[in-house]
Amino acid sequence: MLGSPAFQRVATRCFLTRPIARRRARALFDLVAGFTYSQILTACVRIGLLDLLARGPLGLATIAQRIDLPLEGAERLLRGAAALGLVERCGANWILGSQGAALRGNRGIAEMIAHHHLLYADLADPVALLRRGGGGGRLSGLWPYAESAGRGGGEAVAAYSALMAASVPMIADQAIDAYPFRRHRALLDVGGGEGAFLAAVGARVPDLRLALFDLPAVSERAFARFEAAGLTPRTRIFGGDFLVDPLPQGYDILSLIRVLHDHDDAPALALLRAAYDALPPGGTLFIAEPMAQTSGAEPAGDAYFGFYLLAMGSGRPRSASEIRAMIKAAGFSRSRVVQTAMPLTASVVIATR
Ligand SMILES: CC(C)=CCC/C(C)=C/CC/C(C)=C/C=C/C(C)=C/C=C/C=C(C)/C=C/C=C(C)/C=C/C=C(C)/C=C/CC(C)(C)O
Ligand SMILES: C[S@@+](CC[C@H](N)C(=O)[O-])C[C@H]1O[C@@H](n2cnc3c(N)ncnc32)[C@H](O)[C@@H]1O
Repeated sequence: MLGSPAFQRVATRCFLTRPIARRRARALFDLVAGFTYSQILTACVRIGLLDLLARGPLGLATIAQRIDLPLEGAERLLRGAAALGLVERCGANWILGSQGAALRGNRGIAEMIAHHHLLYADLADPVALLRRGGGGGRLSGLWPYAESAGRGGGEAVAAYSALMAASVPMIADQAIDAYPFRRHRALLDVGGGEGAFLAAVGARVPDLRLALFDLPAVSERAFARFEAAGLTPRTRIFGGDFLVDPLPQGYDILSLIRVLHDHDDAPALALLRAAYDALPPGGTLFIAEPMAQTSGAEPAGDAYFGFYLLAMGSGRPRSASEIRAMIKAAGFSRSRVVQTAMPLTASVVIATR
């Protein structure tokens, strides 16, 4: 019925159903045209338009000169960006729009946008990507651990580690608000990257001992961060491969922040078993990542992360209940979901050994 042109005609004409028909048409149009919106956003970030307008209102000619575009190109971009709420016209000038201001409030979003050209290239032929089972493209080159057995040395991990460190504040604050880490003595962050999450926890929970486990080339990058944050005396850094090496013991809480969804089911389950083995009885496993089927954030899970991880070459977004079932299979006695303030970026599941 919804697809019938006759029904659509009637629904569009009748004053009672017209608002619904318009809303539905707009939502469908956004689905059809979303990639052009994303590319306008990419242009704004790459060219520095939002940073420029954050400093104050400017006229078209000045903007065009500062972002090095011809007058017509600058106007086309400004008008497109205004239609998306990124900028706004204010008399004869242009200012930051509400979405542009929200975006600038969070450096991680701009960093994500800046690396999306890799995903965009891989998604140019989504059917081919699905047929070959994912990976093998530009994005998988950024994440050497997803497809390559060697997992990459210093240079290979630098780009993704910096990207993760820039975007982890979006998740860290919510994770720390959602759970009283002060209850614990010692936290081991598994797949902890350059230590940005631990540094954030360390700043909020003064007496907690902190430890990081990641691939050797990644974990080395954490020394400088801990030193700069004055955290060296209460931190330890372990280099290793969590799919091969046992995890260090002596920690009453282990965290997996944006780690589980990177891995296919068999290695993900092996990782949960390794966490179980490393924890003492009564110990806690803390999992934070964007999850599938999260109410109000459905497209972020199975659409965005579903296809992101497909292009990356391993893993899949899982729902909280799928994660809880895996946790149970790994031996944990109980688990629960904890609400976060922004489930779009991360949900939390906590398990007890
Ligand atoms: C003043 C009056 C009258 C009213 C105020 C109205 C009001 C309440 C306005 C709200 C203003 C406000 C607080 C806005 C806040 C906006 C926020 C917080 C927006 C946040 C957006 C977050 C986004 C878009 C996050 C995007 C994240 C992405 C794309 C993350 C990608 C992550 C990747 C690719 C991770 C990869 C890791 C891997 C490989 C999968 O493991
Ligand atoms: C998506 S990043 C998340 C980093 C950090 N937890 C965060 O949220 O910013 C996944 C992390 O897992 C690490 N990792 C992947 N495979 C690994 C393995 N087999 N052994 C140890 N660490 C691994 C990566 O090096 C990377 O730092």
